Amino acid sequence: MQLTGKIALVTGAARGMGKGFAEAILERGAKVALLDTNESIGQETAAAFALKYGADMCTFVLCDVTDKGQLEGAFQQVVDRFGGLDLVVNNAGILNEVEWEKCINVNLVSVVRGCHLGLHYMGKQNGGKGGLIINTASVAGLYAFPPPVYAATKAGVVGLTKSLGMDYKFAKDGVRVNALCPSFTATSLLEEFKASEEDLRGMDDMIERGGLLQIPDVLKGFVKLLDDDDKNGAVLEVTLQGLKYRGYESGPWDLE
Ligand SMILES: NC(=O)C1=CN([C@@H]2O[C@H](COP(=O)(O)OP(=O)(O)OC[C@H]3O[C@@H](n4cnc5c(N)ncnc54)[C@H](O)[C@@H]3O)[C@@H](O)[C@H]2O)C=CC1
Ligand SMILES: CCCCCC(=O)/C=C/C=C\C=C\C=C\[C@@H](O)[C@@H](O)CCCC(=O)O
Repeated sequence: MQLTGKIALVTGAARGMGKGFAEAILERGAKVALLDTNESIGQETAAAFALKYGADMCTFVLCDVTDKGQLEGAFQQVVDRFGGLDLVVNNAGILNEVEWEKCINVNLVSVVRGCHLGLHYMGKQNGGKGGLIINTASVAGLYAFPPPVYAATKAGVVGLTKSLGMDYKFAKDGVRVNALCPSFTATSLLEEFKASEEDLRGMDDMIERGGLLQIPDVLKGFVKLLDDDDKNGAVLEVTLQGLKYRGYESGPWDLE
């Protein structure tokens, strides 16, 4: 996607991957709204971006993505302020197997809503110009991963993305929908998750074998999804072995 002059919205953008995604978008000349529940860090991040890229290029919107009204209001606020919407990054996520319903609400329910809102504002059938939605899933949605509810939410995001990315839907709405599936990445998520001791040991073993990504590694995958204009319903894995689009497995129901 040619981002110069475009308008983007990133959830969970105060820190971590979302902050990196927002900066990658700013570097390409688009305006970005940072949505996050963490007001202090979010305002700090937005101020730093405004200093670097221009005060009119970035804004922070306090938003708990699990609150339907707040998320709808945030999208409307961004469209009112910047005059449109071209790119939505549904990135906010937590790993919390204790408050597992909250994990489902943040990681899956809010991503469904974020996709619906993106389609509402960008969809050609609604008078929009078309656009791009990138959902942050995880390799936890593709392979066996110890925390079960977190894994289920990420598998849900992968399924949601593949469905919304079907050709006949793009023909109607002109919005491409793709998923980014990073492996373990050194962010605050690793420090703040709540999982059982046995799941923690399982993850430790996996990190020992599979290694730990740094945010710049994940940004390579994000930028690839920004640049690959022919991809829709695509799932891009990011591991220390590099970037890999998941195979397009076909079934008896697929067109030749
Ligand atoms: N760190 C890792 O190993 C991996 C993370 N992911 C996914 O990447 C995404 C970003 O996570 P990280 O950058 O690692 O974590 P992070 O904890 O550094 O960033 C997550 C951001 O989301 C925000 N957030 C959390 N709940 C929210 C809510 N209800 N409303 C609005 N904002 C909320 C947090 O305040 C934070 O700024 C998540 O979806 C996560 O599941 C995927 C694969 C690996
Ligand atoms: C193969 C599936 C990978 C999926 C990764 C993902 O989506 C989220 C992972 C979130 C948390 C992982 C926590 C792991 C914790 C412990 O292994 C801890 O020792 C990690 C220490 C990290 C560091 O040294 O900074």
